[in-house]
Amino acid sequence: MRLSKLKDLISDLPKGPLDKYRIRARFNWKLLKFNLEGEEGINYQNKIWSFIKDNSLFKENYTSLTLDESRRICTARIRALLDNKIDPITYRGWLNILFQYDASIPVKMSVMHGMVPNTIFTLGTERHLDILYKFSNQEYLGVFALTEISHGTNAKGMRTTATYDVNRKTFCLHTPDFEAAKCWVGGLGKTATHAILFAQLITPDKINHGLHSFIVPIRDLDTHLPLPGVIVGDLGEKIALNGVDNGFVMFNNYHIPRTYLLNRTADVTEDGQYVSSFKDKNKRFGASFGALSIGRFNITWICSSFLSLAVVIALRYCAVRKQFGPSENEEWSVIEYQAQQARLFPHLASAYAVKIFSQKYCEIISNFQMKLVSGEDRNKLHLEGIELHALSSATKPLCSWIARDAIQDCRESCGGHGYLKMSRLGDIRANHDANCTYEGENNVLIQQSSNWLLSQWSCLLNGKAISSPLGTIDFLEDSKHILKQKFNCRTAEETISLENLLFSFKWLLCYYLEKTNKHVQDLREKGYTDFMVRNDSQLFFARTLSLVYGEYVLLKTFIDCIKEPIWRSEEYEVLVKLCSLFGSTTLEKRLVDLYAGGYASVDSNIDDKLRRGIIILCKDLLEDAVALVDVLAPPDYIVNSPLGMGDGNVYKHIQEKIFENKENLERPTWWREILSSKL
Ligand SMILES: Cc1cc2nc3c(=O)[nH]c(=O)nc-3n(C[C@H](O)[C@H](O)[C@H](O)COP(=O)(O)OP(=O)(O)OC[C@H]3O[C@@H](n4cnc5c(N)ncnc54)[C@H](O)[C@@H]3O)c2cc1C
Repeated sequence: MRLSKLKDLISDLPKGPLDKYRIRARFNWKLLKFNLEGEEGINYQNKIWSFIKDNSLFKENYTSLTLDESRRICTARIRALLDNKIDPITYRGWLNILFQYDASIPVKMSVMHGMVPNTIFTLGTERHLDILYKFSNQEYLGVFALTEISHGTNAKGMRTTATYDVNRKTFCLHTPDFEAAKCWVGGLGKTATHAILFAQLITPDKINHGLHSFIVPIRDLDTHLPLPGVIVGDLGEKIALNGVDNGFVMFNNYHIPRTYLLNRTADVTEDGQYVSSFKDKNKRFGASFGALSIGRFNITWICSSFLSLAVVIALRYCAVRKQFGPSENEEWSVIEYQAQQARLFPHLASAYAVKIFSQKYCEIISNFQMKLVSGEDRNKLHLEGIELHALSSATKPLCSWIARDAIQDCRESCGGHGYLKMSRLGDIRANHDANCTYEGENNVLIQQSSNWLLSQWSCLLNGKAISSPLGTIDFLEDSKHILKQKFNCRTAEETISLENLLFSFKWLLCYYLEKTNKHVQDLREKGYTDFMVRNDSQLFFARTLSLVYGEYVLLKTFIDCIKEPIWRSEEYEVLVKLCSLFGSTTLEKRLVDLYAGGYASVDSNIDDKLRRGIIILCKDLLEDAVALVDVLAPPDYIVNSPLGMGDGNVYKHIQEKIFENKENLERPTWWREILSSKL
């Protein structure tokens, strides 16, 4: 890549107090950004950011608007983006950078204009092409309706029914009571014309075939009023994301055509026979699960967007903010302090780890979907789908918790000013919050991952091959050998080497599989039912197992990315340090297991070596930290936080913001009440 081309593609940063650190960086931040995001990715970002900058609809700050106005503006902004061909299908994961500007837009947009057409494309057939076209050109506005009032995570408990009526050749949708109302549906409250609805499919022989998805008209296309037999409404104000109208819907014996069933994997014939292209019901779920994992991998990218923005704001602020110093005349930037480095640099490393992971796996899942549609070997796809499901079930919770904790630390590391609304850290925290709950509640979702891992482990114990078409656990074939190994690094440097860190995570995963499996067997021998075995093996066993699996894959993906031959030595070296810091700080939280499981002997001093390694890495990364957040930072008009602007003129920007709002300088209209209360 020629440097002149880089200059055109990536704008220079404004000069200011942050230059003090920028000149100390030992790598070229533009080159790192280019290799990390690729030319296509950077072009996508430039297009989105310049569209927002130039479009008057995006100038208005609507934080103080009414609920109704927030929703209207969010909808208008989505339309403006779509009219300019900025859509989730073309931009794929890159659309998630919009979370850094206004999170409501991509939440609503990715459901209506990404997830819905995608689901029809993946789970529907040729018969749905006409309808798909209408969704694609926005004639129809679709939403995704799975959750019910009394059941969210437990999909099997859902009670909305779709009963086939042979005489009318229709499915009759019915909601038995309010507890079975579909709810939380993003975009349904005020906007949607149609829903992709999940309901229990019942054939005339009264057999319930489980949850299936249907395209369901909700509102009249001319009047926008609910269709007869449909009760639809809004859930009201939420903690955040209030541009999105989350709604509910109920059906009263409401009929839709038979062909509105999305029938790629199963269908009902005109005379009411249930037919499935999968003989084994579980395999039908395997393929569908894989397809639905796209949402969860996408969330890891959303986490990366929020996490990056929080780290940009906090690190730029802390590089400028000064307190105390070694002498009367010398004040230090707070980033110089060891404690502050240890709070922020591991989050910087995580921001890179999550970014690299989400970019890679969003591409893998897109390819998987293409294979599903092109009708590749179903059996192979079933296994790949299951692995994708297991991986996304571990990494969506892991990445959303990493981001949650990082955002909070970023907020605190900015002291009092971090608590100002204008810092944006509070909004980032509230907007990110929902990632821990939607697309599978973290604590429940994570169980899917351990179930799969344990099933693979039991294959191994029974002499059968494990199934890992994506290779995330193929090393388990070697588990006997791995479990016999002992920690034997002599120095801190050796301990934090990528090779040692990756091996430690392999060992931990084998250890947790062996330990959890043994616990499960013990419970079984005591006569526990499968349900109780699962329940009583979560804490300190299965849950940790899933997290360790996610941590291992994140680290492995980071290492694989660094190993690619695209890096110059300068960028390679700083990435190795970041990756090592991510691995070391993640492993440090698992020291107890390394000792308890016998990998590290009491006199191995692994704790001391690892912790000294972390301190070395943090001290070293001080030189590069500001340039490393420059790689992650969107333009200033998107960062939009006086604490995190590119020039680092923190106090000037805070002053501007305070004085910009005339109300801040006015006497309150209720000033007399102050005097009369004699405060
Ligand atoms: C902003 C937002 C947007 C959303 N958008 C949509 C949408 O567009 N379409 C849609 O269909 N849904 C949507 N949802 C709903 C969302 O998917 C569900 O809220 C989510 O799946 C969790 O389900 P629940 O609310 O029923 O939680 P519950 O399952 O009731 O969980 C409650 C608590 O119980 C715990 N728990 C439950 N089961 C177990 C168990 N077996 N073991 C241990 N703990 C357990 C959970 O961890 C959780 O802490 C949205 C939600 C939010 C917040």
